[in-house]
Amino acid sequence: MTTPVRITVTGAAGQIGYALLFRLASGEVLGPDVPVRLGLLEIPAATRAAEGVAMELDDCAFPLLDGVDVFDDPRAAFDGTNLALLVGARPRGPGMERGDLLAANGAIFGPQGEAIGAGAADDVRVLVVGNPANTNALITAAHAPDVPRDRFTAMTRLDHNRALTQVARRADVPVGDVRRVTIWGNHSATQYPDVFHAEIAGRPAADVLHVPEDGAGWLTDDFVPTVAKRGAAIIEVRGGSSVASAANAALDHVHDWYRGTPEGDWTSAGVVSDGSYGVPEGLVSSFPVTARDGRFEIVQGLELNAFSRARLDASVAELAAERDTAASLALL
Ligand SMILES: NC(=O)C1=CN([C@@H]2O[C@H](COP(=O)(O)OP(=O)(O)OC[C@H]3O[C@@H](n4cnc5c(N)ncnc54)[C@H](O)[C@@H]3O)[C@@H](O)[C@H]2O)C=CC1
Ligand SMILES: O=C([O-])CC(=O)C(=O)O
Repeated sequence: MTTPVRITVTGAAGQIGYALLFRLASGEVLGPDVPVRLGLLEIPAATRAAEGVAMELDDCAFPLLDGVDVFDDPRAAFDGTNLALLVGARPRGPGMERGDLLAANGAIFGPQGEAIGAGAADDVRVLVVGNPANTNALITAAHAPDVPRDRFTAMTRLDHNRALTQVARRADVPVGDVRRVTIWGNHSATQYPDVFHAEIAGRPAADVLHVPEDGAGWLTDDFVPTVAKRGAAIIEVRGGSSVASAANAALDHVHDWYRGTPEGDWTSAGVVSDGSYGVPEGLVSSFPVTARDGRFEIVQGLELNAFSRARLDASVAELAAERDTAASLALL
């Protein structure tokens, strides 16, 4: 058997953890010939529940599952890890914005970043799911200065998938006909889901959907708020924050990171900005990205009209404010 990929999942006894671990072990994400070893990191009060999850993983007899280890210590959990899925954090409740979680959750990510920097494998890749995901990823990266910046990502794939479905519904086409939508900025209510470069069955989405350059009508009144506030809508209707769709998006993100985005298409991910599209270097912002050979690259050269520019700038201003709040809380 080839050497297993070591995957550490934090918050492994939580809801999203439960929805993603079994699929990671099944082979559907990294591939049918890639063995995995799972590390489940939890707070001490939840390690017993994590042991229960480990027992259930055993009971699936997944041929690709090399083993499961439960940890309550980040140093031990991230030792030698190739892939770190940082899910463990409090979800928001009704009436909260994700940024309100910074004070409660931010302190989780510094020690985890340090542990990743201290002991993870040289090829470690990190996906932060716990909210506020972009700024938590910034905190994690800041505590692991020797790990290359392109290994730290935040999840905006759920927003991306939501946008695909909204466009497909509007155009009355199968979701597979929609390509090249983009989520820009923060995983928050200020995010900007962009259809100006999207295609529907090969045609410009803005033409098919009759979207004017100034975004008036459906784009401004319906599409952008529906996608940007979908998390809050799920909390209201389901009575709890997204779980299965969030786990699915995390697995889509990991799948594409390791195995590549389809030719001619791109996805969205929060990555450490290199200054592209005027987003200040170092902020973790969502961009259109392709993945090749295990690396995300920001899609370059897209024209942003005045409407898109203003929306992106507003979301980036929020990211800068979250970074400043994190600094004032001594999280950076
Ligand atoms: N980026 C995105 O698109 C999305 C992000 N989320 C976020 O994901 C996070 C997790 O959500 P759920 O699984 O529903 O929450 P949950 O409350 O069911 O599970 C969270 C788990 O994290 C554990 N945990 C807390 N502190 C920890 C630490 N320091 N180390 C390891 N584990 C720790 C808890 O014990 C708990 O088991 C939330 O912050 C939520 O807002 C949720 C949906 C989408
Ligand atoms: O909205 C929330 O708090 C959970 C989340 O991030 C999402 O569903 O996008």
